[in-house]
Amino acid sequence: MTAPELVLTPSEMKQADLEAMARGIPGIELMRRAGRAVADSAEKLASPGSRIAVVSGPGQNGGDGFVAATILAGRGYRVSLGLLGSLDRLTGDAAEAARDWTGAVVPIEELPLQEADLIVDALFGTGLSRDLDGATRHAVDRMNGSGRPILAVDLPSGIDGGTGAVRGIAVKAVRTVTFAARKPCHLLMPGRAHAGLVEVADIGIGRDILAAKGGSLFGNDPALWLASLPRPGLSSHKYERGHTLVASGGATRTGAARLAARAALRIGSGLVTVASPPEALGVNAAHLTAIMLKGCDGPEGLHAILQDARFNAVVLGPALGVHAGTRAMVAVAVQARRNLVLDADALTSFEGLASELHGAFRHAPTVLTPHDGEFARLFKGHPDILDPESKIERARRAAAYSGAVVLLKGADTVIAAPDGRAAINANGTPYLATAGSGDTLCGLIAGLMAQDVPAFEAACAGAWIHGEAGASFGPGLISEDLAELVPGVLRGLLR
Ligand SMILES: NC(=O)C1=CN([C@@H]2O[C@H](COP(=O)(O)OP(=O)(O)OC[C@H]3O[C@@H](n4cnc5c(N)ncnc54)[C@H](OP(=O)(O)O)[C@@H]3O)[C@@H](O)[C@H]2O)[C@@H](O)CC1
Ligand SMILES: Nc1ncnc2c1ncn2[C@@H]1O[C@H](COP(=O)(O)OP(=O)(O)O)[C@@H](O)[C@H]1O
Ligand SMILES: [K+]
Repeated sequence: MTAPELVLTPSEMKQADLEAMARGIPGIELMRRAGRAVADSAEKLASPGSRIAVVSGPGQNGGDGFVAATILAGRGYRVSLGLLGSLDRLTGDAAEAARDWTGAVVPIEELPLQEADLIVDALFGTGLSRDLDGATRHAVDRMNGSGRPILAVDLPSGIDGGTGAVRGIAVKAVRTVTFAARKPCHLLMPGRAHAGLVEVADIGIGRDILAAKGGSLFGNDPALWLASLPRPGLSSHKYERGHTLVASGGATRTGAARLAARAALRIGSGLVTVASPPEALGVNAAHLTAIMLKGCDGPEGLHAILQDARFNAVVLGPALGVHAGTRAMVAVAVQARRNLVLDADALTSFEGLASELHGAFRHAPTVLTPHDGEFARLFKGHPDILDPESKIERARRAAAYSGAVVLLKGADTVIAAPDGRAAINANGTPYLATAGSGDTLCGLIAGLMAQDVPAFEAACAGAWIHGEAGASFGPGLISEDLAELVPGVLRGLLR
């Protein structure tokens, strides 16, 4: 079985580089391997003998550019090289790499970018320390404005390696070659959109080193949770596959709960029940078949239902209403110590009241699934949670604060556990941005938790399966389609 993908922050990657050097691979050798990988990738984008312009910066990323330029010139490409700053200011391995380059070095503003068939962007990598302005801004503006394809070295210059943010301006690449492991910026937006196709080149830094220096951040893929996915045994009966309870909103707000319920059923929860306010029982009954229905009048009703221990996973939030009654239902579910997924109105009902949730979810597996707006409302008044530039850090802090797994939605969904583990999900599709898509996601997660999948793995698997289902459908997707696409995704996973 393949191991989960390790994603390293720029500072962790630096530690890994240093460790590899300490274990005997000279820095210049790492740089030569990196530069060779860039040259190999450039060959896929530029036909033999064509013109390649390499834009090198003042640090070690620029050094990779010099290595690639030297190799590509040796392979018969017509390579021109522009440098930001002067040759005599280069240090370390970059200075050594520059010595191997026998061609001309021109100031970057003199590089004939328009005439290039390919531009190699080796301006800045993981060492970017401030916003681009003046000459650096101008250089990126010219690269992007050239209309020529750009191959980024390590990451598109101007993108913050740790957060994926654009620092003033950033290169828009068609392809990026990074080294040893992806960095957060390759998965987080907008960095992911700037990077194009990302290729990870092995430069000889072993997984043991990457795991020792990183190890808590992952790309969300099946390797992270496939072993936890439930597979019913020959003699399984439905009660062994869990019973998910989804609370419905009032008579005109019932669809969201049914979407979540359907998703829970499709992902394998043995039974699923919609807990409906009395006035909405008729509407819900008219729409449900395999899913069961129970009257549930507010928090007292929920309390009564949860006396039956077989209801082992609860979804609260979709269209439930923003009010004290919803908060009281959350309190009932927390007290009952069930697997719990809180979304939408269950989060917004705590607007500005996050302190009521401090440590609240430590005692039972809980997943919170806010989008950015819900997250901002929930943690209003908590700058320590809201202010970090990194989405990973925001999710981690919210998880540590609440004791729940926090799944912070978006095109770059981040899932963080209270113990510090985090994963970035990047397999979705913009077609998932459709009403009710989030309701389906929380049903998937709850349905997995009902089958005893631990909260972090359930959230990661739910997000990935949701993304995969959406991507498999594409244009025209509506949220009713999503649950029906789940079996196809599961077949691929469980084969
Ligand atoms: N052996 C190794 O370690 C390996 C490293 N590898 C490669 O090294 C890269 C990391 O190298 P790095 O740490 O030198 O950082 P890098 O991205 O080149 O930039 C730093 C330079 O930019 C400058 N600078 C920063 N921001 C700026 C701004 N806004 N505007 C203007 N200047 C700015 C900054 O100046 P300073 O902040 O010091 O004033 C400094 O001079 C990594 O991405 C990978 O490609 C691979 O070869 C594998 C082996
Ligand atoms: N551009 C996008 N790319 C990938 N996934 C997306 C994108 N936009 C939204 N999504 C996903 O779609 C879902 C939308 O959820 P949410 O905002 O709660 O919608 P709703 O409230 O209508 O159910 C989330 O899982 C989110 O990650
Ligand atoms: K770069």
